Amino acid sequence: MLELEDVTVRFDETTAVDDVSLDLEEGQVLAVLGPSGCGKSTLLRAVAGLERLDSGRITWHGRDLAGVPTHRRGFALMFQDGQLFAHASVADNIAYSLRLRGVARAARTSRVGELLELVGLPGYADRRTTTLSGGEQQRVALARALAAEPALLLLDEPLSALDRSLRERLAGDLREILTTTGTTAVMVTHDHDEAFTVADRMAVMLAGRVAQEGDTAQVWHSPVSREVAEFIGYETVLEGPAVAALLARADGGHALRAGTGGGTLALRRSALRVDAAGPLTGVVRRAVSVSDAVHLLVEVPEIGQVAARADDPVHQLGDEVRLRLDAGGIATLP
Ligand SMILES: Nc1ncnc2c1ncn2[C@@H]1O[C@H](COP(=O)(O)OP(=O)(O)OP(=O)(O)O)[C@@H](O)[C@H]1O
Repeated sequence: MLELEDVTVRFDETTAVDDVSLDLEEGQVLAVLGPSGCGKSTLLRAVAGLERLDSGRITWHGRDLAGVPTHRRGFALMFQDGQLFAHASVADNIAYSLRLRGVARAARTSRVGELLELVGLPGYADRRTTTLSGGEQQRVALARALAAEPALLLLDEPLSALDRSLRERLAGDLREILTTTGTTAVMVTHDHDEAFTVADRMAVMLAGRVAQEGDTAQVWHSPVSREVAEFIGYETVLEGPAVAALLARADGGHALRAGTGGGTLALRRSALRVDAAGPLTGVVRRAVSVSDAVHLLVEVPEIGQVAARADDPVHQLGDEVRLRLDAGGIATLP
């Protein structure tokens, strides 16, 4: 089990990682999610033994890792760009750690075959890595990292160099591969959807500190602060009279009334959908078409501007629209 206790890493005036405590059970995947510059890569590098701690400690199965060099930790690292050996074949890239460990050729070949199956690239063994697409390169990098059977796999933005649709697909595959192999992993990402798809647990990091940590679904549905909510995709936050106005207009026995207690509400865009029979009325202030929907900003009297979603692009600026509420996309902030 991995345990971080009050870990701090400073660079001169900057406290990149500020008193962070986290733990991870064997076989689990933890996503460290946060905006650029929040310290997540530094945290990962500290676990890998690539950054010195200013205070705190990191233990693995109870053993303090201070003084244990990177190559003796038994962890594997995979970065954004995969960093494959450009002029070697796919098989040689994947077999690299096996060769270092003195695994015999036949066993290496068979293991490479298994790993290529696992990452969805059967038959790619003899390809040069320079002839692969970005997504294929990331799959090979993952196979190479898994070949060493690392006690812990550390992934730093493994999918961020890829285009969106590929990223979504690979995130699903990554989840399946990590689960199938029972790999314990920490993945750093700035993409909340990716964190949700891949990880069992999620730690949201803001300005060097862990703002919230927990089960992925729990963090997703119950953010503890406005900052966390906004970072994980709740685009509208309503307080005070706006909440009262929303609840007053929502359908009579709406699930929302229970548990809200007039506090602060965070709403995902998916919580407010254009629906001719919806209870809220507002005016469209912005409309942006995306692949399968239209993202709207709607001004609702007494509530203010809210992010909403429409299924078709028929709405113009200034149009009046009605909105329906979906309680599944609404969280009550403490
Ligand atoms: N070697 C270093 N020397 C000085 N400052 C550093 C160093 N590495 C990181 N920092 C600073 O520490 C802070 C955290 O950096 P870090 O790379 O961990 O953030 P991050 O969350 O991974 O960001 P990104 O998503 O942009 O990679 C930043 O302010 C960065 O400028």
